[in-house]
Amino acid sequence: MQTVTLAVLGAGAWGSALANLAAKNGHSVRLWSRHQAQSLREVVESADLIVSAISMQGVRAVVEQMQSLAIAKPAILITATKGLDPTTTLTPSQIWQAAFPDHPVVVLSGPNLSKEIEAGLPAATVVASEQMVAAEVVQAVFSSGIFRVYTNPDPLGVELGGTLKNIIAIAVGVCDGLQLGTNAKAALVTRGLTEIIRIGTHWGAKTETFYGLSGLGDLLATCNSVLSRNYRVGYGLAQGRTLSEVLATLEGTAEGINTTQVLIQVARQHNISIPISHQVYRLLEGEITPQQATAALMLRDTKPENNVLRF
Ligand SMILES: NC(=O)C1=CN([C@@H]2O[C@H](COP(=O)(O)OP(=O)(O)OC[C@H]3O[C@@H](n4cnc5c(N)ncnc54)[C@H](OP(=O)(O)O)[C@@H]3O)[C@@H](O)[C@H]2O)C=CC1
Ligand SMILES: O=C(CO)COP(=O)(O)O
Repeated sequence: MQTVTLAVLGAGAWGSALANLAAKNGHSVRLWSRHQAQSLREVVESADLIVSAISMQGVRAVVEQMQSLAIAKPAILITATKGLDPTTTLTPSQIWQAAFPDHPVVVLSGPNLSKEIEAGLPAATVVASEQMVAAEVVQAVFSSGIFRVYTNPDPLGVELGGTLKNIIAIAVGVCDGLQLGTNAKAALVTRGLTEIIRIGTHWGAKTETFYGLSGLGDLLATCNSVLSRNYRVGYGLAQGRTLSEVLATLEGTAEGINTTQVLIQVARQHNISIPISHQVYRLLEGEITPQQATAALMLRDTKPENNVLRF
């Protein structure tokens, strides 16, 4: 394809990896961090694509800064953040779309541990949008021999798959940290997926999306790798460390901590059963030990294996 100009916002682990993928494909890439001399205005000026890889806590601030700039042409906005806004419970793409109603918004999410991608190992991802033409442009920009990009018409499902799996990754980190075995881990991932589908479909996403790369795929990646910060949070808690102690040595952002808080609010408001996320919440709040969380899950009322319905 012809080369384009990208502005990548957020020079953290994921922003840098995405910038490198696009640059290797011959595109002109400008990477923005709030600590650098080049202004946001200069970086986004005349960009064809603007990629946000800002962690959730900074999304609103960056969106507001962007609104104060006149973006001349209808650049495609791509969000790669895996989080939920604590104040409104909105997803990052919903925040971007509300702020820029005339711009196409594309969600990029999948099993994409940035260190593996930076090492040149093969990976696949999903770009999802209500505007399929925009998703196809993003697909062409990032596709390469090491990065296979699929399009998907369910941006909410793709975004929630990548976001909600972080909570299950914390739970699985606990499971591995306590050495509970492979059967327990398989149960947790499978019932975790059920929980993600239950809440995601309530939100309006499509069930089948969660069986794809951004749901099941990202669960498999983050629940099986010490490269996952969310997994490492759970693992550290299982070793008896406090959350502050774990975070003090964690490189980068573990979005699952904030996402758990937001998800619990949503589930309470709508009376949706999310037992694994609930135990992760109580553990993160310091209300229970990892052993008590395990017992609470195992000793719930017996029931049929209901994979999708609310209870
Ligand atoms: N790393 C990975 O493997 C993947 C990460 N993601 C998702 O991408 C997002 C970013 O993750 P990652 O890059 O790993 O995290 P990092 O912690 O490495 O980077 C976070 C980035 O967000 C920026 N940021 C945070 N707050 C603000 C703010 N108020 N204003 C401007 N910039 C801000 C940081 O800037 P500064 O450096 O100045 O603090 C930094 O560039 C997360 O939502 C994560 O879940 C998705 C797929 C893979
Ligand atoms: O989302 C990721 C991989 O797809 C990164 O996972 P962590 O944020 O847990 O490191």
